[in-house]
Amino acid sequence: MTETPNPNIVDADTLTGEMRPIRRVVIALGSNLGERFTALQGAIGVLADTPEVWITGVSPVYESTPVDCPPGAQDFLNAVVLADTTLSAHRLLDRAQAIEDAFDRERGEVKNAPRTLDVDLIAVGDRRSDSDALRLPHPRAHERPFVLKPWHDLEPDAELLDHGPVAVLLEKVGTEGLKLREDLVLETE
Ligand SMILES: Nc1nc2c(c(=O)[nH]1)N=C(CO)CN2
Repeated sequence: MTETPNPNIVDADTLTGEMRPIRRVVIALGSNLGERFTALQGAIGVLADTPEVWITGVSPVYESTPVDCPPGAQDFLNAVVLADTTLSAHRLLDRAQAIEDAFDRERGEVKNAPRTLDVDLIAVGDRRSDSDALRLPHPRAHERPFVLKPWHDLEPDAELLDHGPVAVLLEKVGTEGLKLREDLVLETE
């Protein structure tokens, strides 16, 4: 028997025999156009059906005032999903974008234009990335109450790579503009 050199490597690809780490991933969902809740629920359904992605937690839903959006933008619904995955960060990004496209997400020139669905990778294990296509951890997550609050609800002792405890970040930014929507509950099944 050969010893596994890295204790984090726990999953073997059945076709290639390649060993890949299981990573914790934090995904933020948002929608401020169309059937907002249906889009969030649909994204969770597709994530749950994605091979090598295992959802471990889904946050409450918040209604939130648009941040850095063009005038007239409607309120968002936001939520956070925690999952374990053996997919690479780039494969996850491809999947996230495919889910957005499936919900008619349009990609125009206007920054933060209203969108049917945002599926943002906030953190993928301790992976750092600074390419144009993929920035990890998400460069604005540490200052966004609509990411920090639902994440903190799910995992009060969470830490955001390079930024520290989510509880401390949330304390700094506060929860103004966020309203808990107890009437909207996302299902994992
Ligand atoms: N409240 C809120 N504001 C936003 C959001 C969002 O999800 N919620 N997403 C944005 C683009 O990523 C820009 N602004």
